[in-house]
Amino acid sequence: MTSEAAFPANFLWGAATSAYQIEGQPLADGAGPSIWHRFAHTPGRVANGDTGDLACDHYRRFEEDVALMADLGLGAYRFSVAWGRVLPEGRGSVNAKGLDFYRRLVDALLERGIAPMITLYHWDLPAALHDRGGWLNPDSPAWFADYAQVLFRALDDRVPLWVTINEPWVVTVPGYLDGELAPGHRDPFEAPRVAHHLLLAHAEAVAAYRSLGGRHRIGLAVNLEPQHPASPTPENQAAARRRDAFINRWFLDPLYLGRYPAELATIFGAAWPEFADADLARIRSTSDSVLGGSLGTGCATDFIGVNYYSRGLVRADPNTQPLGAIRISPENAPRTTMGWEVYPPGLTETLLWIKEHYGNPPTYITENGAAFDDPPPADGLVPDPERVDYLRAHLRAAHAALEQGADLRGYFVWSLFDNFEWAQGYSQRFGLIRVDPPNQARILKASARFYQNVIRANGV
Ligand SMILES: OC[C@@H]1[C@@H](O)[C@H](O)[C@@H](O)c2nc(CNc3ccccc3)cn21
Repeated sequence: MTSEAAFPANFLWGAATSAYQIEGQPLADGAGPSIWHRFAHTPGRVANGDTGDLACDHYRRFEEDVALMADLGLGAYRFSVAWGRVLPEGRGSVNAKGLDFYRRLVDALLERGIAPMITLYHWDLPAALHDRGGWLNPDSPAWFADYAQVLFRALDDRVPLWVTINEPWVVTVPGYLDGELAPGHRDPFEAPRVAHHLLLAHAEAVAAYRSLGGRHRIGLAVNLEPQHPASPTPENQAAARRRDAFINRWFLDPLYLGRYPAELATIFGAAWPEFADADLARIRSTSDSVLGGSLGTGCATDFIGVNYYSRGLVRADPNTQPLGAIRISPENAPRTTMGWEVYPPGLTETLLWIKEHYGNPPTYITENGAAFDDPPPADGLVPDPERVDYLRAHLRAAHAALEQGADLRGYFVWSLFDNFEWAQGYSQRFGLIRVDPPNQARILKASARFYQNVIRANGV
């Protein structure tokens, strides 16, 4: 099959998930509860009272699921480790059974020729650490680095790609500012400090990886969305710039430029603390060599993981604090069931923005996908034409960035399975493969077959 957009020969094709969203049995074999176990079991926090107690039952079914990944022809699989399975108290003694699950999962992937990409933290902080202040505690970077070292020592001989933290912005803003996600705090004085500790945690984990002689690649996954003024008024343009600093630059500027965006001090006002220069230097060191030296030296962050779903269309709104900006939904634009506009050009724009602003670091699209109201299966396959169209358009957008020089190394669909969509529970379906928790059947969607063909053709 000739493809309109042919990708580089060694381009990595994957799919992504996370532990709490698919594994189920969060307390099995000595695992300690996470803040998401607590949050989901708190009445009113998750739609329909859904929890991750069963999810996709992947903790039990992982061998069957790896076989499905191999059928699709995945070159890589991105998943996260539940910190509390490995360290039930978040620190201290290792739970051998918990670590062994991930060792068996990695070995099953390698046996099928699928490269593991492990995310060390995808939002499920051990509750025991939250009880010690969690990401607000200045010791949290050290807790995270100690946990990371347990995984590096156990698995780095077999894991070529590591992501330290998934979306520190989402950990910070829905977690500590607007309270939508665990731990559900709403405090502008907490959020900047949490963000800072997450960046330090990333830096300490990268430094630990280097000091252990880590032989592979380690990066950070960030959610990015271009911010466009709803109309070209000065107020809307200023509001888009504020939202761009708040969402897109909050974490990447410190990592690659060694400073926070100046807008954040204005946005947070008195709630924005003075951060030590030594901290910013430590954080930046995790990216120095990408800009200047050879990859993998010093504490360098080797790659950026981009989680792209949509853009933000922004209007100034003094009633929406602290930003004074509100994201609006464009009239008549195609949208997913999450309410997010389908906007493929934003992916090209995002990848070229990274190239231009941060020195064209190696980049993986670590998440891209869409939720739609999929119809029921017909003849053993779920027809999901909207998702096929979404993926095709975004793959072409990614290819356009490649053609303009972006150092894009791979693409991971979010998600392999319909799964637990955080505060929206199981009401949102992102999967290439349909899963209904009550019966746990895995039913391929047309988008799975589409993606299988993309992988075979190495193009779209
Ligand atoms: O919502 C879909 C996925 C989610 O299931 C993943 O666990 C997470 O990594 C993820 N991040 C985004 C993008 N950003 C976002 C913004 C605000 C709240 C939640 C996610 C989407 N998704």
